[in-house]
Amino acid sequence: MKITDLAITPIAFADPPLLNATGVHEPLALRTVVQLHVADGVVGLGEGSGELVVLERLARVRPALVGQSVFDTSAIEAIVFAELGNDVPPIQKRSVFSIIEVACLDAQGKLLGLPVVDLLGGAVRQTVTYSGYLFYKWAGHPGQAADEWGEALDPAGLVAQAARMIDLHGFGSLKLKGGVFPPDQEIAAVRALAEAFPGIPLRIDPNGAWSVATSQYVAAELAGVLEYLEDPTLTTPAMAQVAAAASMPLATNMCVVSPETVPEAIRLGAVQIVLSDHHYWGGLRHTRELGALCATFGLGLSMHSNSHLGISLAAMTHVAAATPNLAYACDTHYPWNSGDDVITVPFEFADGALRVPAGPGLGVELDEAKLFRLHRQYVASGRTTRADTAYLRQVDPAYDPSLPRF
Ligand SMILES: O=C([O-])C(=O)C[C@H](O)[C@@H](O)C(=O)[O-]
Ligand SMILES: [Mg+2]
Repeated sequence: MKITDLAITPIAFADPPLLNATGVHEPLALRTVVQLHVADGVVGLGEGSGELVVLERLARVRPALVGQSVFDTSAIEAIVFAELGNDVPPIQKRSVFSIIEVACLDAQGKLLGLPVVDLLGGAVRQTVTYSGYLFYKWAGHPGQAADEWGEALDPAGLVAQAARMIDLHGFGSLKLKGGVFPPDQEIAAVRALAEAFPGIPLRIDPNGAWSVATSQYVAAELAGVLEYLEDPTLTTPAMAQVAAAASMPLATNMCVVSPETVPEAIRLGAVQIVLSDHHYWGGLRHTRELGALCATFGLGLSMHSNSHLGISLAAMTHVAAATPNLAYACDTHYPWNSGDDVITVPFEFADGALRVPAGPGLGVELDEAKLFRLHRQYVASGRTTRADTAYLRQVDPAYDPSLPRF
């Protein structure tokens, strides 16, 4: 079953003004959708970063994919690595390969009449649990009316946002994107969430915005309140210093990001939970291997997300269903998309979870009209990269995103 072509389509979809440690989300989030054509009219779908550099790299490997067997993902991985050459770091090669690997697995499943989860070893669970991802946010983008979520710049605003998330999607755990306001304000917000939603596991992730001393202070203040503390500070040695004093587990999607970064983290005892992400770890099979690695070393496993649409969510759900030790509710930005998607039937969470799509393949169908509309939106935007800092500086020219901020 030979690959005959790879169509690469950049898209842009509406995104609310979500604040983080480096700025604020722009009105449009960028993604790339690929359609991997194989013989007999079968098309595999993949989704990943919409950064221009990723589009260019996909285009660079495209000619070498033609003629390869869609079942030979090991050869395809080697081709991607060879075509991108030594000037592209392995982690960036993996993010290109991940988009293609998911498309290969989707096509394989369609050819075999099997869901992707079966190609990953089979489902160890039929539903995958997600957490409600809370953000500090402005009421609306500058110059625009308030969106349906409204403003969340203090504990009361976040509690209202969490209530809406839970009401709409039934989430049973919550993560707050921190690193935005001085730590005492964020501690107060977590405490307010704990009080408003007793028993619901809580996480906070300031994306390395805190110094070691600040991280240790927050860890002490939130002892007994957090399920885990995610990336309080940058670098593995600094995380190890925090971990040594913290009562709760430390989680990361910033210091353990590739096989190369695992040994130091284990040697130093820097993290207790790794947030997998197939977009960075080189696809679904390598993500499952990461699960095995974590099990070997007694590390917990959770899942990271960035702004994404339904093809990615389907892939995340298949791999999560096939990974035995993925014991934590996974992150997802999907509820922030206001229904924008490229698949015919957008996902709906029930009790904060998704059933594993029945397949074949990923079990989602591309809506060509929606893809075209979001591609037109991408072209019209003139955007080619994510620029949270520059966008915030349009409102606050003095904004300094240097980390640690606090
Ligand atoms: O867990 C994380 O680090 C993220 O979700 C990274 C994202 O880029 C998040 O900070 C965002 O969407 O602003
Ligand atoms: Mg994180």
